[in-house]
Parts: sequence; structure tokens; C-alpha cells
Amino acid sequence: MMKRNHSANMLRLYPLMGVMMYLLLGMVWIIYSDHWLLMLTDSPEQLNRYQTYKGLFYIGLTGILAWLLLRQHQKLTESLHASEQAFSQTFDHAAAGIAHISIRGQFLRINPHFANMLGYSPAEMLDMSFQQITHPADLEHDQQQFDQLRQDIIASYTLEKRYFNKAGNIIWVKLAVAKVLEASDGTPYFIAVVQDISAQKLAEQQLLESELRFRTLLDNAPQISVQGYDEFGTTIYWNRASELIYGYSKEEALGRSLLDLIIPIEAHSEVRKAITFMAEHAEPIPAEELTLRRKDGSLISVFSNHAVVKLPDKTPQIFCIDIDLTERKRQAKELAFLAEFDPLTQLPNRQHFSNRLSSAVKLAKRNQQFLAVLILDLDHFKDINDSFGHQTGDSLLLQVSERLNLCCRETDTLARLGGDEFVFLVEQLAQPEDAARVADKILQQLHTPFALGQQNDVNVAASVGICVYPVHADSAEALLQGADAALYRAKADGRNTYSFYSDSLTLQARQRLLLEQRLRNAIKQNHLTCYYQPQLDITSGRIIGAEVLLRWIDPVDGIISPDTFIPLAESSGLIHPIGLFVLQQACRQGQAWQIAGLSNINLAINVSAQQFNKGDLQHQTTRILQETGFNPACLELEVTENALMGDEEDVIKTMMELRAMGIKLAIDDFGTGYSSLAYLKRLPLDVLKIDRRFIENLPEAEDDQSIAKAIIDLAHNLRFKVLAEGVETAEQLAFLRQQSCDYYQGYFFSKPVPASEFAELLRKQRRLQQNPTD
Ligand SMILES: Nc1nc2c(ncn2[C@@H]2O[C@H](COP(=O)(O)O[C@H]3[C@@H](O)[C@H](n4cnc5c(=O)[nH]c(N)nc54)O[C@@H]3COP(=O)(O)O)[C@@H](O)[C@H]2O)c(=O)[nH]1
Repeated sequence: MMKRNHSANMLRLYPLMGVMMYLLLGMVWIIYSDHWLLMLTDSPEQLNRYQTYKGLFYIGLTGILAWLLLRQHQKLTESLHASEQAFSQTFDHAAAGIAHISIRGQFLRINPHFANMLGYSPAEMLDMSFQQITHPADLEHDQQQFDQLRQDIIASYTLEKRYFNKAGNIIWVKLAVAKVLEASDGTPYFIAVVQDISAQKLAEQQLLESELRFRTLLDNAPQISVQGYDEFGTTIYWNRASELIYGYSKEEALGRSLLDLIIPIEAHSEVRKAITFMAEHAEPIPAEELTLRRKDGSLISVFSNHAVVKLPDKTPQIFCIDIDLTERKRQAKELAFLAEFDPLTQLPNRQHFSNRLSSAVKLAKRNQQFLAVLILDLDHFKDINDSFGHQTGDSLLLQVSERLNLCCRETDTLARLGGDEFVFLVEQLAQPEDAARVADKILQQLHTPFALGQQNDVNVAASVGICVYPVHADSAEALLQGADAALYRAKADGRNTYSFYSDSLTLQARQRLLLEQRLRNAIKQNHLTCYYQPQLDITSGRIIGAEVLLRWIDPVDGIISPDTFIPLAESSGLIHPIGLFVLQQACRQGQAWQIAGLSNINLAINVSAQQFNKGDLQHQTTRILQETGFNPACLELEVTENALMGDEEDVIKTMMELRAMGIKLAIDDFGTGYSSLAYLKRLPLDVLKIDRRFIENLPEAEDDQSIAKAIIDLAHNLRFKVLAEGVETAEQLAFLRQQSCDYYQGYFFSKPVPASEFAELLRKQRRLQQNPTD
């Protein structure tokens, strides 16, 4: 600025200096030129002539000088005029507003653009100052800048500010102000270049508002989680819903990798690939359902949409818009549950049960098994509802469902048909009557009184209707109808009972259950005992042992045959305590005989298929042998062919373990089962017992002869001993002896007898051995 002022002052001095120079040269010329002429000549004419030349030269020289100066002046005037015109043109037609402003802020000169911008005419504006039309909020800053410029503290300034136009509306402008000095007198004034940026400001404002609107929307959408990531997966945006859904606050999330935040480890590599793809191609991957991880480690299902925002000259930003599916899934699950389950008891409903029953019927058909449908209806439930109210009624139904659940095996299905009606599906029944056992169990369960609110002892009874596939019906629908019909029969029979679809089965089932109850009592009251049927060596005729056969001695009915109660014991599970009892009593008796000095006899005990396949026969036998001290080498376990039909490897393993203990193994009722020779060959057997059905018609029946011979040969080839059972005649015995059968048992020698009688037979044999003449 100082430099510029200095140059302007210098310029102003140039004319004065020129005149001074001219005066100096003129004076030198006037004073010395005559001297110089006198030095050239002494002649007055010549001097006169030279003075004339000198005068002409002076006129010529100053004329040229004046011409040069005038020409220069003319050029300058023209140039000034041209530049003034150019300036005016620029000033008047500039696309920006231009104003000259006095040091007080008064407009000195206004171009039309500026005046137009504010809705005034240039003339109107000349009476105004910038302070008058500046928005009060922007005036202080503008004035400050202006003052600093005026005091030469700054050379120029720019700012954005608001003017009021003539109509009173706000005009946003960008202002550039510089100070200049009047060329003529150096008076300072200011040039302001003004650009109308209202449109830009409006756009900015709109953008800001739009951004704010979207940000507010995104920040406050409660269930739409929006997260932004850069091309490396670093979090750059995290809205409020993301905080709620994933558990990380915005501060915790920003700057961290999305992998560390919400991606389960197993999905890391896939997500990394997806981010790279979106960043490189600037396009989103398809929306999908994802399982993500919350801060507490729990998993959350979301429907995830992706958007890639690509701004010019910027790397793409990836946005994930996740919708929490938890509630939706819960609702869907609830709906699915309600479609198939009863909301009160949580049991399957009629629809679910019908589907399940249809599949079960198909399976039973394929496997040729029995299955039963039992419909249960609470007796007088309506009275409970009416007396205590529906809430109490619901509470009872809930308690009933809990108790009914206790009656279910894993393979059974319990459902609520509606109201006070429940239904059971019992599969894989050994026999139709067994369904009565389930019904009985149900009725027993309901016998204990219920606690309902204030009422502690509410007695509830039920009726059960039973329909069995394929005995009564062969489709799901018919089974349900049959069970319903049977239910009415049970109600008609006086309630608190069960009834089958057919009377005969009801009778049979009730008798079986009665017998089962009696058997339980017999076990408790020690009405079971072991009988012993001697087994003899065919060649020597000596008793080598006995088959232990169970007897139920009922105080009223006398001896009840095992054929009657063993199948019942097997289907009711009572065979396990019974089998254990036989093993214990026989070993204890065998040991007692041994101690009494009766020979080292072999005791053959029947083991049912259930006992054999349960898996703890080895442990039970070991324990009993230890407890009684009975010699394992004197113990023989008899299993039927059917008992060996389980998993081949398991069967062989059990047999091997028993064998390793020194116990002998016999296969009972041989020839009635389905065991293959290849399988038989692998079994660690000692004795093969020919079923008495192949003995009873010997020696007459040729086919039985052939069978007996074949079995004996086969057993010997496999290095087993052979025992024939059911030998009743001397002819049978003779035939078997002829065929080299090793042992026999049967009524020919003795029926099964109590322990005391068998001991007497042993004593008799001992006496005979000692005194053969007796
Ligand atoms: N799991 C268990 N099963 C046992 C047990 N005790 C017996 N049983 C099985 O019950 C079925 C019937 O037995 P039971 O009425 O004792 O009949 C046996 C013998 O009395 C009978 N027998 C013997 N000799 C003759 C004869 O000459 N004639 C004739 N008509 N019957 C005779 O045979 C039965 C023995 O059979 P088996 O066991 O196949 O050797 C029977 O299946 C027993 O197995 C037990 O404790 N557990």
C-alpha cells in the first residue's frame, strides 16, 4: 500500500519536474547561447544571422517538444478515455455487483448488477450506506473487517453475509472488499465485489435440512439399525437403533471394525469378501437374512440391506440397514405354535395330534405293530368350572396335563383335544390289552386330590376310551372316532374307568390288569418260589443239574403256571425284579446244597429276552454270585433264540462277558426261532436244548426224528452239548440215546419239584452211588 502511494506521488511530480527542467534549460539557453555564438563569429551580420538561426532552432525545438507533449497528452487522454470506457463497460456489465464505498460506508458508485441484486436503482443506492442494508446479525463482523481495512491493518477481506433487498427479503452475498486511493487526490475509498449466493445458500440450507431430516429419521427409527463402514469395514456411522439392537454405544462402535463388533467369527471371511466387493464395484450385495452378534455375545437375526454411497473423488462408503427380526420371528413362532399347540397346557392340539397319528398308523402298518388311541375326559369338569370359575378350571386342566405327562413314555404322544378332553397315542404295543395298563396308570395318577386355590382336596376322576390299531380301526380318523365311542361306553360304565372299543378286549384287558396287580402283590408277599426239574446225563443216568422253573403259589388259586404270568411280567416290566429274584434264590439254594455236601450240581436259569438285552445282566449276576458264593461254573443261563435277535455285536459281547465269568450258556427251545447257522456259529454257547415239541412225537414221527437227529449233529459239529427237554417216555429216551444226545429232562424222570424234593433226589442218587444195591 505504501509503495503504491509512493508511486502515485511520484507520478504527480512528473509535470512539475518537466517544467522545471524546461525553465532551467531555457534559462541556460538564453544566458549562454549568445556567448556560444560570439565564440563562433565576430561579424555582427553573421552574428545577426546566427541569432536568427538560433531563434528558429529554439522555436523548432520547442515546437517539436510541444508537439511531442501534445501528442503524448492526446494519446494519454485517448487511452484514459478508453480505459475509463472499458472500466465503465466492465463496471456496468459485470456479472457481479460492484460498489465503490466511502470510508464511512456510503455507496459512491454502484453498478447496475449490484442495484438489481437488491432491487434498487443505482441512483437510489447512492443515498445509502452498506450499514443500512446489512442484516444486523452480520453487521458487526462486516464493520470490524471494514475498519481494519480502513486502518490498513488488512489489505482486503471476504465474507458471506446477508443484505436486505428493497422488498425486505434476505439476500445472501459473498463479498470481497479492497481499499483503493483516488487517483486524482489520493482519497481512500473501497471497492466491493458482491456475488449473490442466495441460491447456493438455499441449496446448502436445503441440503443441511435434508441431511438433518435423514439423520434424525435414521437416528430415531427404533427398529432400523443403520451402520456405515468405510472400504476397510471401519465403522463411520452408528445410529440409535444400532445401539439398541447390538448393545454398543455410538462412541464404542465408531472407529472399530464391523468384524469385531457384530460379525460371528465363522462369518468373518465371507463378510470381508462382501465389503471388498462393495467397495471395489460400488454396488451393494443382495439383501439377505443374517445372524449377527450382540455385545453380550448373544446372536440376533436381522434382515440386512446394503447401500453403497459413492461421492465424487471419495472412496465408497458402505451402509448396512438391518431390521431386527427377533420380534417377527417370535411372532411367527408363536403363530406356528398356536397352529399346532394348545396355549394353556402347551400340549399338541387336535390338528397336530391327527397328523402325528396318521404317520404313526403308517409306521405301525409297515412294522405290523399295535398302537392305541386313548381319549380321556374329566368326569364332571363342568361342575368345577361352574363352582370355582374358569380360572380355577384352567388351573385344574394345567395340573391334569402335568400329571398326564408323567404317564407318557418317550414314544407316546399326549395332546389336548379341547375343553377337558385329552388324547394319548401309545405306539409299539406288544399286545392290544397293554393299552389298558396306560389307561390304568392315567386313572391312578388322577386319584390324588388336586389343590385348586383355596380348595386343597378336590377329587377329580376321568373316563378313558381306547381304540387299537388294527384290531378296531385302521385309519387315524377311525381310531379317534373309535376312542370317542369307547369313551362314552366308559362313562356309561359308571365313569372313573376305561373301556375299549370292543367289550371282549375291555374284559380281557381288565383281567390282565387284575392279574398284574395280583402278581405285584405276590412278589411283595413272597408267593413266588423256584422249582427244580432234574437234568440227567443220558449215558450214565446221573442227575447233573436242574432247570430252575418259577412257580407262583397263590393262597387261593394254588399253583399258577409261568405260562400265564411270565408274558404278563414281560409286558409290565415286572420280569426284571422277578428275574433277579430267581437268580438270587437259585444261587443261594445251589450254594446251600453244595455246603450240605450234595454234589456240585449245575443250575440252569431261564433268562428272558428283556433281561438279556437290558445290558446289566452281567453286573447283576456277578453281584449275586459274590453275595451267595455260588460257583459260576455251576451256573447256566438259558436264553431263547428270540432273545438273541438283538444287535448281533451286543449279544455276542454280553455272552462273551458271561462266558468269561465261567458261566455256561444254553440256547432254549432250539428249532422254534429264526437263528441262522452262520450266526449260531459265532455264539459262545455250551448247550443246545431241543424244544419239547420235537420230542413229544418221537420216536414215531419221522420228521421229528430227522429234526432231532439234525439238531444233535449240528450241535456236536459246533462242539455244543445237546439237551432234550420234555422227555416223557422210555422210547423217547432210547431214541435220543441212540442219536448220542448228551442230556435230557422231562416228566419221564421227574416233573419240576420244590427244592426240598430235588435235594431228596440228589441224596437218593448219592446213596445209590455209595450203595449200588439199594
Ligand atoms: N424267564 C423265565 N421264564 C421261566 C421261568 N420259569 C419258567 N419259565 C418259563 O415259563 C414257561 C413255562 O414253564 P413251566 O410251566 O415251568 O414249564 C416247564 C416245564 O415244567 C415243562 N416241562 C418239563 N418237562 C416236561 C415234560 O416232560 N412234559 C411237558 N409237557 N412239559 C415239561 O417245560 C417247561 C420248561 O421249558 P423250557 O424253559 O423251555 O425248558 C417256560 O417257557 C419256561 O421257560 C423263569 O424263572 N424265568
